[in-house]
Amino acid sequence: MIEVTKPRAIALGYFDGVHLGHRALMQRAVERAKQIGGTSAVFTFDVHPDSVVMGRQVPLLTANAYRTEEIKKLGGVDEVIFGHFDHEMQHMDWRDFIHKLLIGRFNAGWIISGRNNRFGYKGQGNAEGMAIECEKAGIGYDCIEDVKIGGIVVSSTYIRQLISQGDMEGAAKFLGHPYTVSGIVEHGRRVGTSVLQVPTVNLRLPTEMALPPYGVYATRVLVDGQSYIAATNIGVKPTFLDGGAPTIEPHLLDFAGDLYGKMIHVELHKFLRPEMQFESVEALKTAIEENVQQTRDFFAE
Ligand SMILES: Cc1cc2nc3c(=O)[nH]c(=O)nc-3n(C[C@H](O)[C@H](O)[C@H](O)COP(=O)(O)O)c2cc1C
Ligand SMILES: Nc1ncnc2c1ncn2[C@@H]1O[C@H](COP(=O)(O)OP(=O)(O)OP(=O)(O)O)[C@@H](O)[C@H]1O
Repeated sequence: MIEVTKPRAIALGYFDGVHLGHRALMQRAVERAKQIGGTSAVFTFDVHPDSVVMGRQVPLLTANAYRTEEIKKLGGVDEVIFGHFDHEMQHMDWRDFIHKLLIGRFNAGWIISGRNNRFGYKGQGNAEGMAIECEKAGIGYDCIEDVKIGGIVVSSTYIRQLISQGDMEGAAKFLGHPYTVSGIVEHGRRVGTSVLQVPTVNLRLPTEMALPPYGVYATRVLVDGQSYIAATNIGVKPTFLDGGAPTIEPHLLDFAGDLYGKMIHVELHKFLRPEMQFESVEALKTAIEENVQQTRDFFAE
């Protein structure tokens, strides 16, 4: 239970993917919360500001349904606050954002943001302005310097690019964890079990998420506190179907049983090959057997 009277140490940003830069901010928020005898929080928005401001959908690294859970789990903060990003929020003066919203409404006792963070109408608020206003209000402020890997600044935008190229190892390096797609297992058409004799669990890809290239991946599936390696196809199964929504279909290597209706998390570790339209079911089966071996080899290393 969080006491509302306590001051909050609040980290600012969208936190999509919860990458290593985000974690540096949240770690500081946790430290500052202890120091001020308060609680740690992230202030984010319910929709990505770019999707409202620029009118284009941003493919997300964290599905909406799991944002709170992911941010809390990876960042260790007590609370995730979702501001509603609407016309009013978009037009809020940056000083009002600090004084009225963060301090007035959410009792900020310390604010933490990155060097490149912009906020308020037309992104007119920045780290320098934040430092001045926090000092005036008598609260603390930390500007976190850019976290970089190999000279490249860690950012959600850069990680989205890596994922769109199928570079799952690169994405994991910048995220600090494997790119993961989660969902509830649905029924497939049962071709996997009957014709192919390769049982798979079917997940629909959340439409808001960043889509890696259609193809086969070496993956790890987490379910009911257990972890299984799996060869996973992402795509539209062109050998069997014409079009349709893409699915993600893990074939768990050392598991027999029914996962229908369960929540599973699929960690995408390595792109193995593009999805293809095979001449025959036999040819597809041979390719899958090779992918199974590649998956075993990958995780044995
Ligand atoms: C490791 C793996 C690789 C696959 N590769 C392909 C592929 O390249 N092309 C394709 O059409 N389907 C591919 N599939 C998907 C199968 O076609 C799919 O599992 C089958 O159609 C069963 O669908 P169902 O679960 O809806 O019954 C692959 C499946 C697995 C597990
Ligand atoms: N590499 C980083 N090092 C330190 N702080 C960062 C880093 N990346 C982002 N931040 C900060 O973390 C907070 C969350 O930022 P946000 O989620 O908007 O990040 P982003 O990854 O830079 O996103 P985008 O790529 O869409 O700009 C912001 O205050 C931002 O300045």
